[in-house]
Amino acid sequence: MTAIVFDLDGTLVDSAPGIAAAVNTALAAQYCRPLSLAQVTSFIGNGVPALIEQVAIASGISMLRREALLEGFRSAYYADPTYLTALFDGVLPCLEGLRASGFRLGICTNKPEEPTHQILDKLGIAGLFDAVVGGDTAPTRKPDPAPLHLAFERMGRSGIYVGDSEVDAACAAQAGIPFVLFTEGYRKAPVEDLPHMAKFSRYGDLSALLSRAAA
Ligand SMILES: O=C(O)COP(=O)(O)O
Repeated sequence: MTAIVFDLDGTLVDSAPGIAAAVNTALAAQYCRPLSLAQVTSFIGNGVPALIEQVAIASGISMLRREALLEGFRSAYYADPTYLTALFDGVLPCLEGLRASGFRLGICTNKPEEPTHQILDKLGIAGLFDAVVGGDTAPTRKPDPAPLHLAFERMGRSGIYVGDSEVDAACAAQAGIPFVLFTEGYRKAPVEDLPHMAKFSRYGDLSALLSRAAA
């Protein structure tokens, strides 16, 4: 148990405001009304194609215009994926502390690799991770267990997955990997509905929790 793999959106970074801004830019180009932050947040977690499909359904956009909506989102979001995006409180010292205690760290997100790397770079945490698996790295996405297995394989170690959502909990359960739930992210269901070995709401508590779990 010497590796900790983290989800990204809703776990390490609060990215929903930036994703919602790019969604609404893409919607405006299709002459559609903006969606609320809460609505867009509820669509995050299954990757970009699923996000755009749900936005299109909510906005009454036909199948024919979905490709244009997807392109509009990509050009707005990839221009600066750190716009309105920040680390949750206490993430940086927590990650540095885990590295200093000897843990290897990785990322397994459904966000595509390119914006994932841009976010890790610009928020100053890229150097802390030994493996980064995005939504387009493996042939399948979470909740399929393959991307999570790949992240641990790349580090050559076993360990724990830390995430915030139904998708993350289901992925860890299918992979047979212990799951720790961050309760302040983008989860829709009550905490009790997500299988987890432990939960936390403040990054200041995570290091002690993981050290106990790994012992
Ligand atoms: O749905 C996405 O694009 C990313 O979501 P995740 O970082 O929570 O996996």
